[in-house]
Amino acid sequence: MLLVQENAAGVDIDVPEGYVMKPEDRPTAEAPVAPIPLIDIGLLSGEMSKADGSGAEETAKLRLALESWGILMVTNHGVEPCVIDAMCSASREFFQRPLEEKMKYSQAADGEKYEDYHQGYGSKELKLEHKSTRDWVDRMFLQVEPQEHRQLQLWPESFRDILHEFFVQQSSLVNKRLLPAMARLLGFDDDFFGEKLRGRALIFARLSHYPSCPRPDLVLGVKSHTDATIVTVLMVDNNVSGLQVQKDDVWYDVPCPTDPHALLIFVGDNTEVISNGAFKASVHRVVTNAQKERTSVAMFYVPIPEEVAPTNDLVNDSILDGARK
Ligand SMILES: O=C(O)CCC(=O)C(=O)O
Ligand SMILES: [Fe+2]
Repeated sequence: MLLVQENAAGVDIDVPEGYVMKPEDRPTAEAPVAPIPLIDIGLLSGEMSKADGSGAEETAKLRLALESWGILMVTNHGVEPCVIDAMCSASREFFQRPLEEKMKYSQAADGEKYEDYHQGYGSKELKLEHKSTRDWVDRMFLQVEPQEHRQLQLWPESFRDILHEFFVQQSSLVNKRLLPAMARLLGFDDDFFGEKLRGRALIFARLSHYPSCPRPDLVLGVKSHTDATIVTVLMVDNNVSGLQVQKDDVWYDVPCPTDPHALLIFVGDNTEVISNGAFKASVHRVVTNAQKERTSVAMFYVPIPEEVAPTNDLVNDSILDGARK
């Protein structure tokens, strides 16, 4: 029906119908640039934070990011630049392989799924999506934690070691720097969020490859969503933008980081619930690009459902009064 309408309007559609978004969900040609704060996260932890007051400045930026945009960019995060570069190259190399090579790691080939998550190469893991418009993206989805649930036969040897190292360094950023700083902002002990991720928490990696798309005006790389996580850490392509965040019903472009080794952090749904709405989950999507392909690597920190509940201690907290009215 849509194709007929579009053809009647004299517009050529050269992408399959299943990818064409409803008119109200299509991206606009121009979007304002989101003022995503760049936070030196090293200044938020330990003795460095007190030396010259810059820790207070970074803390204020973190508070603003968590309470309004749900997204921040961090530097001085402890993940080595060579590890980021290697992860990025390994991811690009994988998606450039011929289809039959990639299919060796496919979700369908393995058939097995763990706790309803489809691991491997493909696009099945977005469970709610089956009947909706398709995303213009190829993905590799792998469970990283708990380690005994890794399906290593689905981890290409070319990036097995580097994905592990990337995860180890990144989880130190999350557990030692980010989550303690978030907890302190709410007046809790450093361990408040971290303890929700211990034990049976699930951590997943999603490598995404967005091929260039002839119709960025009609098609999205990933539709609007929030992540069902405490936080998501995202390594984005530093040559091609595409990520957008929504605030007050307006979509904003997230610029490529000026520091190529900066990492993006999303606040996930679980944090919004646990913080009683004090911290906002980021609503985001990815637009496509007619000329360039794009790669990203996301790491999702997912607690077990029992850990996700509004925190009683926050119910009378003044920070929340505005949110409840
Ligand atoms: O590729 C990106 O920049 C974002 C991907 C994303 O939002 C996701 O995988 O949940
Ligand atoms: Fe996401």
